[in-house]
Amino acid sequence: MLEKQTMDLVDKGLMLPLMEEFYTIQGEGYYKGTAAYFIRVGGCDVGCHWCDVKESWDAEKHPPTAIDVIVENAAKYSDTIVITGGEPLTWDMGPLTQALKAKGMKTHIETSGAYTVSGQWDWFCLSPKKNKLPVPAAHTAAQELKIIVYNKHDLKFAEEQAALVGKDCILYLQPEWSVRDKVVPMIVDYVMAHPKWKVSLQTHKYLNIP
Ligand SMILES: C[S@@+](CC[C@H](N)C(=O)[O-])C[C@H]1O[C@@H](n2cnc3c(N)ncnc32)[C@H](O)[C@@H]1O
Ligand SMILES: Nc1nc2[nH]cc(C(=O)O)c2c(=O)[nH]1
Ligand code: SF4
Ligand SMILES: [Mg+2]
Repeated sequence: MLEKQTMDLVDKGLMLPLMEEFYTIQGEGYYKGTAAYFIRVGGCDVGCHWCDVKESWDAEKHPPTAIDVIVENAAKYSDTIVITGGEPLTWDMGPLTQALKAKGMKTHIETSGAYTVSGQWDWFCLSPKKNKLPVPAAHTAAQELKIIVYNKHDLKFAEEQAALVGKDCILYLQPEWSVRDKVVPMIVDYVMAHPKWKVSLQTHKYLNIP
């Protein structure tokens, strides 16, 4: 159990359970290929069976960390900061994003959109999940929609989600990593038949970088 004072600071978004931070290349989606500093916040209740960071789920396993410390560190590495998790919108992202932007950094989020949208974002990547659908504000905020394709039904889900985002939102289909050999041909055929979609690959996994 955390102390009450720490819990209050986490509630206010002034401390966050920090799983890891790393400077790497954004592997996925619109900013693929761009150097960025990643902040991975612990805690997620969405429960995707194929999630590639299940160690992030239990917030209590990750130390509550003052956002000032996180921001000071991030500023040393990059002016493009990707906040991911876990599910970052589990927490109030207002104070962290405000502090990053005050230092001139660009804030990007990777989110399922399942919880209240908080924070100020320069780039909002929405990756909806069937078991906990995005809130309407997440569809409105999405600049990039990234659907993970595990089976054929995910293409139907992709179209349902695409109908809910703005007209300028960029649409991606990304293979679920463990079944990539099976689903890549399906995605390729689908994108050629429905060219409003683009392919997104987890290129960092091919490059063997974090
Ligand atoms: C680990 S999640 C963390 C952020 C947030 N919880 C979310 O799901 O968007 C980061 C990104 O990785 C994607 N992802 C997670 N596991 C994956 C897998 N096995 N194959 C492909 N993409 C995956 C998610 O859909 C999301 O776009
Ligand atoms: N290089 C790299 N790019 C990524 N894009 C989204 C990621 C994530 O886990 O949110 C991720 C990640 O874990 N590593
Ligand atoms: S929402 Fe994101 S972090 Fe949570 S289980 Fe799904 S992929 Fe993993
Ligand atoms: Mg990842």
